[in-house]
Amino acid sequence: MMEENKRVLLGMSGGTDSSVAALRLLEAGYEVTGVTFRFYEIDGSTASSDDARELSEKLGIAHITYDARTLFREQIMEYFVREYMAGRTPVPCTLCNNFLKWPLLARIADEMGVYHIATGHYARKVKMDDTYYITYAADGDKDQTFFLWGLPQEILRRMLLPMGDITKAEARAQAADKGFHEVSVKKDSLGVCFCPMDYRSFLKRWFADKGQSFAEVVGRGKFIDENGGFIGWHEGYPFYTVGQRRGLGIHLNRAVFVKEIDPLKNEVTLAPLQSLEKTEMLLKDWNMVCADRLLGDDDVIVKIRYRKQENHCTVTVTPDNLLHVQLHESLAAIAPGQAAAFYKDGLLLGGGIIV
Ligand SMILES: Nc1ncnc2c1ncn2[C@@H]1O[C@H](COP(=O)(O)OP(=O)(O)OP(=O)(O)O)[C@@H](O)[C@H]1O
Repeated sequence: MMEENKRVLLGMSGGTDSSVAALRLLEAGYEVTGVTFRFYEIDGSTASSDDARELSEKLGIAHITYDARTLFREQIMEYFVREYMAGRTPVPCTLCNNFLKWPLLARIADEMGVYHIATGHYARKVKMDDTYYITYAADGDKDQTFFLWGLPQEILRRMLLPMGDITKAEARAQAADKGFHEVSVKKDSLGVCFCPMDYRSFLKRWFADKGQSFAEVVGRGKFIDENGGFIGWHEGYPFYTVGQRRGLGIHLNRAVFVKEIDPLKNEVTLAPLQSLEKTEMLLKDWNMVCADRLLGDDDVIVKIRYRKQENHCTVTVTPDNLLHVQLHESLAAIAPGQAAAFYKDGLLLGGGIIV
């Protein structure tokens, strides 16, 4: 294992957060190298790596560009399409952060003899009883801990999170203060980086690029009620997600939500919200940061949405090695494919993918 040193490899997207992160790491006395991953470039635009390189020059830090387009396409974009085609709701940012971005930072840092790895994520970390944990960011509105439940100790140990202690407003002020006006006024990135449009248009284009029309891949199918009764026609099951209410294209005199998706029959079950409530769920591909804390506590917080939702639960491991989450209150719209993250006393204890 590498000895700790004062060098850090920082993921630089060209945005405000990772740019301010570079400033803060320099201020803290680190020797910073910036790396910009070429994940996906909308219409071939290299604006983000150009911005990151320019900023690095101004700061006098080294900057490299790393071509991760094939990895990103195979690991994230193909998974994204595959999940919708299987009737599930994917979590590309979670997968990218936990299983692509941070591991890639660690691998490149290893090759460079750099001990620390950093990003502009709004999250903090603490060490307790020889275990490292991610904890909530100071800026509750920007907190990104929800996307980081899958990281192993080898990564947590080396992580630096220079944005964890400040708010977004303070980040903008710090950039302006240091004379980086453009950095201070950059817009926040929204949603999935490779799919800024509605994911349905993305799916159509994905298949069109392969010379297939979506209507040929998945034709129209049936909306049914909970008893299997026909309600109306839909455009193809991948266009709907569990919990969806708007944009169903049918008008009934009652509020209905997507309860289930059957890809084999191309059927989408609609039901009132109460029917979507559940008191348990199973997780696959899970990670536990500390099994004793997670499994030994009968009142853990579970989040399945980035914002505005927290439920209490008890977590156990099933004989077939899934995590069983017993919710203390019912929760509606638990979509297969989405992620669940566990917290206790502000510590991120792990998470997994909803089966
Ligand atoms: N293409 C990339 N290359 C290297 N690092 C990246 C890249 N994209 C994102 N990151 C890193 O991951 C962090 C989180 O990315 P994300 O896109 O979720 O956040 P963000 O809030 O938009 O950050 P930023 O303001 O820095 O763009 C960034 O702060 C950056 O450190």
